[in-house]
Amino acid sequence: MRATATTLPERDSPVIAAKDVSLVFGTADGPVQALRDVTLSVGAGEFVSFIGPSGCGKTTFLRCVAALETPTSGTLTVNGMDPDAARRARAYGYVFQAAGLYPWRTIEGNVRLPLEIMNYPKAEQAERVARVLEMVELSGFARKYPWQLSGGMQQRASIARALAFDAPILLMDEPFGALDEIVRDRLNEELLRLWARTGKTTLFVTHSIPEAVYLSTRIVVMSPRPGRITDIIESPLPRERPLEIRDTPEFLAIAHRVREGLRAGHVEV
Ligand SMILES: Nc1ncnc2c1ncn2[C@@H]1O[C@H](COP(=O)(O)OP(=O)(O)OP(=O)(O)O)[C@@H](O)[C@H]1O
Repeated sequence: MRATATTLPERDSPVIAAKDVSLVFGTADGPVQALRDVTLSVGAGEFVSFIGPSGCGKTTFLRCVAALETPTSGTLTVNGMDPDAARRARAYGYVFQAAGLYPWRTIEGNVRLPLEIMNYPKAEQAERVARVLEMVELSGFARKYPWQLSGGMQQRASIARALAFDAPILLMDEPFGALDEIVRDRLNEELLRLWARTGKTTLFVTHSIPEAVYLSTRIVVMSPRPGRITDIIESPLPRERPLEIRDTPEFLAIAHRVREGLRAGHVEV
């Protein structure tokens, strides 16, 4: 059965609750409707991926959650607060497509940065940095500089930085988009383990159908002009997922439905 934006099951006390969120950018060429009537609730501990062609508003939606953009209309709450209050309450860590590490700081120094800004006591900073570097398997690289690490390792460091202050929500905007497929597979596996271990509510933007299906408890399919949700797919896959699950009929059936959703969105424009 096909769920639509309006027939979504309501989550009890959702962590993210968007209702009819629209956002229009004013540009020199006229208004651009980046989001239209996006309605979505995300429950605690879910892993929700957003997939769709370029320009369908995936990043814009994530930026609204992070209070980096303000919807033109509709309501959006994050942990029951408006996004700006949630940002001030440090409700989320954000991982971008580019690792964005400071080249003059060691890996340890980069991961510690948000803790310094938040004035954590020195001993706690050290303890947290050690813990998250261990989580992403970079303990042996704490004293290295970003340029001494591979692209995949840099991205793991940026995930560690987003985890350092233990926010309940993780926002990830195509974190593995620039990596080759083998590295990406490994990081996908690691991310799932990390998610299982931390229980963080995760919003994840991707262009990759296998990545979305492999990682998610729900997949939100979007289409552009205007950016909107065309399908929301609940994953029947178990939470424990070896990479080989990608060859199972269940996995392929979900991937097929995502592809159909993407195709349908294209036909309409
Ligand atoms: N600051 C801005 N000013 C004007 N238009 C914008 C701005 N940010 C985004 N847009 C437009 O809004 C639409 C949605 O952009 P967005 O970056 O959210 O899409 P996306 O799905 O994340 O794309 P991609 O996969 O390429 O990252 C696009 O048409 C984009 O050009």
